[in-house]
Amino acid sequence: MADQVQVSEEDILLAKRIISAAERHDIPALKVLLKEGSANVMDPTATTATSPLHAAILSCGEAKDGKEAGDDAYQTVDLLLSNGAIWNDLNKEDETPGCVALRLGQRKIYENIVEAGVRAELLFAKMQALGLGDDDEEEEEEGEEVLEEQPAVKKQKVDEETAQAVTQAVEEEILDDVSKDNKAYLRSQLRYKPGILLDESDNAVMMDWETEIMQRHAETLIPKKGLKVMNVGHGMGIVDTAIQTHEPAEHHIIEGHPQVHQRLREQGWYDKPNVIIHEGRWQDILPKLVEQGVVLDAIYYDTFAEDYAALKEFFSEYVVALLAPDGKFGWYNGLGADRQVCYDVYTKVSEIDLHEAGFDTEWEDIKVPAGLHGSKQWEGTRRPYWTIDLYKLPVNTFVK
Ligand SMILES: C[S@@+](CC[C@H](N)C(=O)[O-])C[C@H]1O[C@@H](n2cnc3c(N)ncnc32)[C@H](O)[C@@H]1O
Repeated sequence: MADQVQVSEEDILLAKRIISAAERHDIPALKVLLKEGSANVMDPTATTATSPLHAAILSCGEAKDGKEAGDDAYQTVDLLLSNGAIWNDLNKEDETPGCVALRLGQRKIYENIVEAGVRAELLFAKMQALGLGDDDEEEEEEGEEVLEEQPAVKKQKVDEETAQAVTQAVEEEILDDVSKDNKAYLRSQLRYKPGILLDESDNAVMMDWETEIMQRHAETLIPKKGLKVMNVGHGMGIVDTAIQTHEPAEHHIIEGHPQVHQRLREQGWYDKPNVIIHEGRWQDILPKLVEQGVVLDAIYYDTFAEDYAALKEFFSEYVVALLAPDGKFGWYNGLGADRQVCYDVYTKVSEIDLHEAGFDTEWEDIKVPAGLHGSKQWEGTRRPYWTIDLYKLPVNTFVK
């Protein structure tokens, strides 16, 4: 959400003019106004706070009979995006500009926003990697784990008192929600219930509606018997059970949570032939396997309380080192699955990063079970982590 700042009468007037020009798709007026003001202004006096980007899309109305808004609307959106409009800014209705475009059936504008989101996230990640433009860098280093990706929010100068309050809020949120920090999650209490695994903060770590997805992952990664396979993250054991049906020569399981080790023990996984359990975080286990020269035919990754940066580290540092030249790599594609536009952006970002790391990606669409949305399924959980219709299952192989 754009930062709320104290604004003068003059600023409010300028905000109103920018939003109105965006709404009318008046490109010449917008070009002039954007020199004086920001593409992310919000009118604090408006009852339904909306950014210029939201306004430009909302005024297109619903696409009827496949007829979408004209070029002026598309170019207005383009102009705002190229002037720094935030692709995932939220309005008061908790919608991003992409959510609005999708709801109205404005596909061309939606695709434009997805592309902008991909560019913004790639740039943001590059800047973080270079240690640029990140005021929280020191905190992250001291505070062990990086939080989930933050949107490319507008930065503003904050005084020391405000900065302390923000730090405190972040720390409190970590305590309140263990899924925000991988090590905190791994120390927390888990609860196995029928069909669901919950963490201490009532987040659903794994649910059995994902069984078909897990089985398909195993099938797409393991084309024949006798292969060397590794799964990272045991959870409810659904994917490991599916892997077993393909009779691997070696079945490595990396798992970091002590209660999951206990569960593995109770269910006899330690005694299964060819199963090798590595207790610990993959970050600690994998460097040793690389050193030992382990080579695998299939690798699957599905952890919890880790962000996209962790997945990227996983494939660009370790899968490249451990996977056989004709091996296959799969991962649970659930990032941003509570908002279609975020899911689409992260699916594309991962494909680009995977390509850079040397992989081709093929996607298979799987329909999630009907009735998953808003159903009883989520009762007792902190929030639904899945609200969209299609799971995009990735299969990665080395570029030939
Ligand atoms: C979503 S569950 C995996 C579900 C699994 N695919 C299944 O079919 O049931 C994630 C698992 O990853 C484990 N995990 C989380 N972070 C980890 C890490 N850094 N290293 C190893 N295991 C981790 C969790 O304890 C949990 O068991």
